[in-house]
Amino acid sequence: MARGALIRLASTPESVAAAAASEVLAVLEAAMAWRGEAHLALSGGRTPAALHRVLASLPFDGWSHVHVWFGDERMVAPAHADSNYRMARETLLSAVPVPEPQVHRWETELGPGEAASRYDAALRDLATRQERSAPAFDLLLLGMGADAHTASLFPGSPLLADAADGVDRAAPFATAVEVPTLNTWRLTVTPATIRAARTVFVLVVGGDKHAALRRVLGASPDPLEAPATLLHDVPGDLAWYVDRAALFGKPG
Ligand SMILES: O=C(O)[C@H](O)[C@@H](O)[C@H](O)[C@H](O)COP(=O)(O)O
Repeated sequence: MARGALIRLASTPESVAAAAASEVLAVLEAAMAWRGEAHLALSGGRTPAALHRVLASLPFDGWSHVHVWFGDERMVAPAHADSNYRMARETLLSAVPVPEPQVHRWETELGPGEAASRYDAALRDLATRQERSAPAFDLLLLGMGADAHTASLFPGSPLLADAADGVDRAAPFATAVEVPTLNTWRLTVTPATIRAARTVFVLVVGGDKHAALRRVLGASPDPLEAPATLLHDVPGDLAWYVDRAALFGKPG
């Protein structure tokens, strides 16, 4: 079980974003105080937009020391409406002064294989600079789907076998996965990278996530059919930021 696995409950998606935002900045401040820089990995989907907007509105003068990564990405152009990079650009990166070289986008225009190997190489460079065996995001933001997927680790993914038996094989840190249920390719960090994060915040809002959240926070979830279960094994600090609808199955 992760040290410090907390459930932070707020009434609505907006109050979840507000509660998480000040904690995100606190983690970034600490990382910069101790190491001179902070590595923040953003999540995709719809939920993070509210958090990003709050982050962009808060007084924080450390953005020039922040490196922004992406926990996963869809195989679309960066300007595509489904792009996680585009969502982050529109809701956060256009409003805060993160230097362009410090925004580490998946280069989807190169195709899944090349985009994944370049991201994996960038993560290996980070691990080398950090003198660690795996790249350590100071803060990894994640969401969870109604099927309990997280990042782009979907139920039945062969990548979860690593998480299931906890064996740290020489797995890549970033990879391309074909998602049969979506009939598409996704780019994602692997369980090894998730486990290497110093702090993980998982934002889960909405009644449609209730059944999955009950499974994942329940007695003996199976990471193969509920991938977000692997988050229980992160050695770093873990906090679930949830609204009442997700936790209790009814509106706030
Ligand atoms: O690229 C993605 O879609 C995300 O990384 C994915 O893991 C997301 O966090 C969940 O699907 C929840 O998405 P919502 O926030 O849209 O519910």
